[in-house]
Amino acid sequence: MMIHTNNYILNIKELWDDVPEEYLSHKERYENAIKKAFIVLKVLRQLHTGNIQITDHRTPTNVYSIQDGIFRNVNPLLIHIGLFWSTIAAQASTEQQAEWLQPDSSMIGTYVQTELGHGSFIRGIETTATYDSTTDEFILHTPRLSAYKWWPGGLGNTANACLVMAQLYINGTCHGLHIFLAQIRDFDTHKPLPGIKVGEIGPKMGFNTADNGFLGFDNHRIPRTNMLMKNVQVLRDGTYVKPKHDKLTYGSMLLTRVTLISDLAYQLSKAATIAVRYSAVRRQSPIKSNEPERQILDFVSQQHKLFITIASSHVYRVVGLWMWNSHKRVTADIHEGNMGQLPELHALACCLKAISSRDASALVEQCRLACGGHGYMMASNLPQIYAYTTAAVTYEGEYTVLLLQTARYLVKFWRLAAEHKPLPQNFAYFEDYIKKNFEQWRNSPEGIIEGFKAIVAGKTKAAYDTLQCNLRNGREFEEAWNMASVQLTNASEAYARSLLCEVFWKETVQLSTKVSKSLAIVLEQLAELYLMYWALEKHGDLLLYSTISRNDIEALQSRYEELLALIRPNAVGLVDAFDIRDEVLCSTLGAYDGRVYERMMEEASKSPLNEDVVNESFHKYIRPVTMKNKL
Ligand SMILES: CC/C=C\C/C=C\C/C=C\C/C=C\C/C=C\C/C=C\CCC(=O)SCCNC(=O)CCNC(=O)[C@H](O)C(C)(C)COP(=O)(O)OP(=O)(O)OC[C@H]1O[C@@H](n2cnc3c(N)ncnc32)[C@H](O)[C@@H]1OP(=O)(O)O
Ligand SMILES: Cc1cc2nc3c(=O)[nH]c(=O)nc-3n(C[C@H](O)[C@H](O)[C@H](O)COP(=O)(O)OP(=O)(O)OC[C@H]3O[C@@H](n4cnc5c(N)ncnc54)[C@H](O)[C@@H]3O)c2cc1C
Repeated sequence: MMIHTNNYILNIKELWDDVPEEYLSHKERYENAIKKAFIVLKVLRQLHTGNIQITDHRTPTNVYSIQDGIFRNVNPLLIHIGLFWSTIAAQASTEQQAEWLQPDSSMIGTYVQTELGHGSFIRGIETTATYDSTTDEFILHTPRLSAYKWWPGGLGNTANACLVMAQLYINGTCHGLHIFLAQIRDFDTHKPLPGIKVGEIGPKMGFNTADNGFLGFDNHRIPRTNMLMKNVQVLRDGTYVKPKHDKLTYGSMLLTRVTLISDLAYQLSKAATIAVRYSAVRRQSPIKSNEPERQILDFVSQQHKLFITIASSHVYRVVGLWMWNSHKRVTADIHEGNMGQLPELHALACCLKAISSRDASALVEQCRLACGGHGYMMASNLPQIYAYTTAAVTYEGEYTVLLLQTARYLVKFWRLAAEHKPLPQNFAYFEDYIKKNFEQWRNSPEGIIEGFKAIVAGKTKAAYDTLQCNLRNGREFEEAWNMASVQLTNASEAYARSLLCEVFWKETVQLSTKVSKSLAIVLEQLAELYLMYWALEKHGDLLLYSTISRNDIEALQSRYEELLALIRPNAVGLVDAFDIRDEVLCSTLGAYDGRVYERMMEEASKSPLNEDVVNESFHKYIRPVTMKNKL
């Protein structure tokens, strides 16, 4: 059958709620979401097997984005689709993949890494997988409460299988973390298998349609061939065959960090669409007292809040794609046995995942604030987008922890520069900074990019000097590192910002040559706005580390305000161009037709508190108190 995925999915009635999801209980929310998740999964499987074929060109991205509207929250199978399958595809041997990656597989899986006691420091994971050569099995075991797995999405009620990160023991020797496939529930009855204690962890700030879970193993046995063996092997006699790089096991985290950047771009485009459209509809107070009330989008301070969100969505879309292509290239190299580019990719993925999630959550919140009181309504969808986005600051590598990973990379290059050793081209500016080869400040995108590089160099130098000073004062390296960690994270943050500015500007200039002149102008305005915004935000750092002057900063401010005015006439067009359907946006404030107040009233009428003219609590609790003296 040929289908247009949008229309096909939008027409499946069971996927769309009559009762808004916020009025459901914790249990009902899950049950409602799981019903929908399996309808979506069936469609994805049909697409995969070719039983249905698509006529539009953007699937599965289409399916992925429509699901935001279907769940108004998160698909409980997100980890099954996004991490379970992809980890098998990347880390299982060819034979394992042939066995496990069947489109009609009975396995519903999840990715089980974090424990009650350890999330960030994964070397501290306590779950063990001990090889028993007499039976050719691994014994999975949870030695204590802190070793209970805690958090994995879909684990609580849905998954019947999982990929478990555990410490591998062979003949008493620990070989570190490895990934194992374990069945945890019966495929037919769905009851936990003997030796498995599994359940759901309870309500969260968001992600409440996903049954995040806990899991403990009591000497649970799995075949030896259930260890993911593409990069590393345990042979029948217990021989351990080492991987070519000891962090290949962390590959799924690397891939998800890269993927997340684009997902966050999409979340930003939703928030921007809602807030900009609402700001075009909403009128509040005149600008001049003798004039009619103005669209709030005409207030320059409102433009300052919103246009950076539009621009940031483009930045993360462009940089997400750039990272995706780098990941593809590096993965191909790894297949050929060349690990050389892995450290750089890891360093970039860490800081960009950290900053994209932090920026996205701050900007979504800014959009909510920009919608005044109405932005606080769940029906605006901004609170849900915020709850979803802010979780990304923590999961898949906590913000500070990831910035400190990138800092290791920066410090290595600074050490080379300080010791006057050869540097790769992309760090040549470290040497310039040391030699005080400062460029004359230019108030242009290129000038700002150079300025941001000077900030990276200056902050890395400051962190490095502190580190050295701590070492000279007799501290051990790890302690000295901890003492310098505020400065180290500052250097990483600056590095991420300089990358974002440089990649976005260069890609925009290139793209501009391929599109119409009028479109090129708007794209360049957005890119310039992004650079100016951050130059002004970081003007203190620029004053410290570059040759910028007070006059230059004033000129930047004027140009920034000019850009706001230039973008204003295109603002609604720019968010319309994100092309997000009303059914996906799920917002009373952001719908295409602009019927904001009508939709708000329609949504309010769905409140169960409006079902009875007089709620029964009046008779039970209110009247006895308020009428007491009059009876
Ligand atoms: C219908 C639907 C359709 C489609 C859906 C499809 C796709 C979905 C799309 C988008 C995804 C959207 C959303 C995301 C989905 C779900 C998200 C929800 C939940 C998230 C799940 C999780 O959170 S899983 C758990 C994640 N946990 C972490 O991230 C833990 C963080 N900690 C660590 O990574 C590590 O502990 C560490 C890196 C901080 C430290 O590790 P370790 O102690 O072992 O390191 P050392 O100190 O010994 O050594 C550091 C050296 O190792 C190098 N290194 C570290 N990591 C890597 C790596 N990954 N790769 C390469 N190298 C690495 C590091 O550079 C150091 O090297 P040196 O040379 O400096 O020594
Ligand atoms: C919505 C959601 C979904 C999730 N889904 C999954 C999943 O599917 N599978 C899974 O395995 N896990 C999942 N997780 C767990 C997630 O990956 C971890 O919570 C995350 O990696 C952070 O680890 P943590 O909770 O141990 O935080 P902690 O490391 O305890 O962080 C607490 C604080 O300590 C600081 N800190 C910790 N270590 C250091 C350090 N070395 N230096 C400086 N500061 C430090 C942090 O910066 C932070 O401020 C999920 C989490 C959430 C919120």
